[in-house]
Amino acid sequence: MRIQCIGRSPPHARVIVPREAPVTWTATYAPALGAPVIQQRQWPTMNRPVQMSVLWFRHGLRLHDNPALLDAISGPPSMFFPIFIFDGESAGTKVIGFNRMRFLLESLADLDRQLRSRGGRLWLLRGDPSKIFQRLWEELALTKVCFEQDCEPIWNERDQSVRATCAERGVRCEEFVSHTLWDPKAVIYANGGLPPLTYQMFLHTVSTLGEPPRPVEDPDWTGVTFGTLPPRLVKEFQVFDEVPKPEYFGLSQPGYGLVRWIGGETRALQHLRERLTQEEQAFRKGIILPNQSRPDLLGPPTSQSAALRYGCLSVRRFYWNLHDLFNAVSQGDPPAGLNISGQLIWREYFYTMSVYNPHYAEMSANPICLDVPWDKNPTFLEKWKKGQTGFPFIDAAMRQLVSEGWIHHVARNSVACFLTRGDLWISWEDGLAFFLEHLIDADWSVCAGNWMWVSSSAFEQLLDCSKCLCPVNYGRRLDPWGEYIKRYVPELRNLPVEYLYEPWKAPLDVQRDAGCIIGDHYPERIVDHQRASNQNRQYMENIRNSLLEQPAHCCPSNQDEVRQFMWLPDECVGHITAKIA
Ligand SMILES: Cc1cc2nc3c(=O)[nH]c(=O)nc-3n(C[C@H](O)[C@H](O)[C@H](O)COP(=O)(O)OP(=O)(O)OC[C@H]3O[C@@H](n4cnc5c(N)ncnc54)[C@H](O)[C@@H]3O)c2cc1C
Repeated sequence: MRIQCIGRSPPHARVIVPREAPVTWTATYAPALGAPVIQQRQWPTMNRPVQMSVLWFRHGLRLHDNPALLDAISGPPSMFFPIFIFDGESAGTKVIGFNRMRFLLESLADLDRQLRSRGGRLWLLRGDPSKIFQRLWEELALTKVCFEQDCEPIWNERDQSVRATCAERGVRCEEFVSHTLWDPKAVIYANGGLPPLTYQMFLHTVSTLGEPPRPVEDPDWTGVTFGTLPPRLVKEFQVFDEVPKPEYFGLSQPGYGLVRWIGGETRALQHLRERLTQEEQAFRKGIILPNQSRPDLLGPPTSQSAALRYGCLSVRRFYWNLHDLFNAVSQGDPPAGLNISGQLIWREYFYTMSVYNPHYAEMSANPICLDVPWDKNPTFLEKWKKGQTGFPFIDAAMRQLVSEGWIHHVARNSVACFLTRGDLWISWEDGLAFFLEHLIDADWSVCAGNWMWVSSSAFEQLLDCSKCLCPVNYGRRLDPWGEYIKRYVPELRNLPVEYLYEPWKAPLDVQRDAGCIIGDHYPERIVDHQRASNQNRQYMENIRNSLLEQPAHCCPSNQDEVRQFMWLPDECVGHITAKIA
């Protein structure tokens, strides 16, 4: 039984089901006709236009907790096209290094595998999304485009253009909030139209909104018919038969690359199960946020940040699994509060702050960032990027970042402080640009927000602490035996541990015995930390004094938060006070 197709040109290309149509059909594409043909499909209701729906994946690369997917396959019988478009910017591909591209492509491959096991595939196209949707409408009488909200302002232009294209052609565009726990726009609204500038302010605002929604159910694939793209479109836009490799996009593996992070929903859900086991053990001992309270720099990769960044894991699944687990362990006394998933809330906070601020990742034009007169020092910046500062802990972290695409939060804090207010007095915008290229979890708002918070909070005197944020002491607290340094700065591996963090102090015969002459095999330190940090503290004080009052800007809420976020020792407050006095 063939479906009547009225005309070729789009306004008439509605596919009409004849009254006498059989109840069981399947959709296939008939190239000769240039229009879809429906056969063998369960379709009890007659006289309805066939729905051609697209799920446009950008982030949200998963099948679980995916309201856009549920909508795309719901409603009247439809032909369903899951697609991802390489448009040179979606999913953060404008600035992207090898490791993140690999993670993204692995995630797409995982999605493709899962869809193929259900009789479909993920269509990977290259081109401009608006043009692609226009052509899908012309060729297939597209009726509906569903996608997950990309809340950051950098996606506005792309999404507005697609919405306009769809609106002109009567194609429904459906957007769903599922990349964040709450709709960031609703949070701003609840905060009187203003971004909550501190984390505490954010907590207060979301408490007025109530708990975030629970994840939606898994998709029911019964009766879902996957569509096939017409050959004309396949010729017109580049359509990939299989998921390409990063090399295809001109990216090459950094020399000493170690692959520790694998993209995709399947792996993310497996990691989640492992993570929940760890969390349960911690809850039973009365500990929360075990990942942050006991940083493990060398342990197996358990971070979910890249999976969350690409939406391979639903943040709502993670949040509710944690909360339900805590309530089960504590038997509701005390009930789970936002503190047990505090890190996820930080993610929300940074997304929300950026939602109406296109200048969020800049300094001067950004209304919520203090304008700090940083230096330009290309030589120091280059040494920082290459892990050649002469401070082994900083260098280990920067080398791990470039080779693996991930470093622990405490290491991020350390290298961010070192680049900015701690030692080099170089703008956080330079650090951000490098992180955005190399981190597998690099996220425009989360990354910019963290950099801004760490480096530009001039009024936070705890962040002036030259002792606690010292690249030597900080590393030593985290990794007393220097195992981390030995892994990523192998030229220092034979140096006795007492010199590992300050190799410039090692006597020459010790250096010779270790086979590492400082200044020859490993660089001299580029600054004297004590001198540099004293000077920078003075700069910060000058900025504070020059401002008559504290302008509203993104900053820490209080000292406890700084101590927790930066993993500073409890005694830190005392010694700051002593120093100031
Ligand atoms: C300078 C700097 C830049 C950063 N850039 C990014 C970035 O681009 N993308 C990113 O996801 N994280 C970023 N972070 C935050 C944090 O370091 C990582 O999210 C964290 O290391 C991930 O490890 P985890 O998954 O083990 O975290 P967990 O402790 O297990 O936390 C769970 C999740 O919460 C989120 N999260 C944790 N800490 C933060 C935080 N401070 N801010 C926002 N979200 C957080 C992440 O999605 C993380 O996976 C940055 C931190 C700093 C200091």
